[in-house]
Amino acid sequence: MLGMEVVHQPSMLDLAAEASLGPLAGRVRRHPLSRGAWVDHLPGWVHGSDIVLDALLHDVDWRAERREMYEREVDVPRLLSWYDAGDPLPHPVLEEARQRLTAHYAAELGEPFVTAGMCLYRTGRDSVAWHGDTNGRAARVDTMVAIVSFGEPRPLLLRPKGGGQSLRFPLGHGDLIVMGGSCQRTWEHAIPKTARPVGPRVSVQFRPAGVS
Ligand SMILES: O=C(O)CCC(=O)C(=O)O
Ligand SMILES: [Fe+2]
Repeated sequence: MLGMEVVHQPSMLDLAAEASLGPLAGRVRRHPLSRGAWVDHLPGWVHGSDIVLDALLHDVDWRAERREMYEREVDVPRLLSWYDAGDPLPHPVLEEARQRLTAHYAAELGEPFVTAGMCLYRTGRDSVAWHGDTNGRAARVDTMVAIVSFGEPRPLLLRPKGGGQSLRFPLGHGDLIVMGGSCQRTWEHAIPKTARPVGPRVSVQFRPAGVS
């Protein structure tokens, strides 16, 4: 037992300074949607997510200008940053998240998650209008977009293109959502504005190469 005493026990401070990922297998819950679309959801995947939020708020080169991401023009009041293949991500847990997502979805996706798009919703006035991520191959083939959220939860709404009942997933504080199957072509998603006083939320979207 004496030996045990020299083993380093992490202090509360050490624990608080680290972010980590929980398991995916057996934890992610799949919601089948219509027309071959689905959504996987895992609240609280990232532990210590506020540490990551801090790094994202301070270290990301946030840009106000608009990226042409969608097949039609949408009003995008939020800040953006884009990490291409090979660009180092602003926190190591994000590199690990991308690897873990690639491994978990390998059989179904057949290719790695590569790029990381980042969005900063500064207040409830920031939002993204209804759209599908249909740039590149996503306009024609099934793909996946995995989103990890940090900070204040904001609801991600999903609705079938052409109308129908919408689904609502509040996303923040380390939550994971993966949109898969035909979701980008047959469904739309949005982050609506809110009059509630909300703090910042950052979303990190991992996508395969050639999808945005
Ligand atoms: O912030 C989110 O969770 C959604 C972002 C999004 O849909 C996009 O950037 O394409
Ligand atoms: Fe999107």
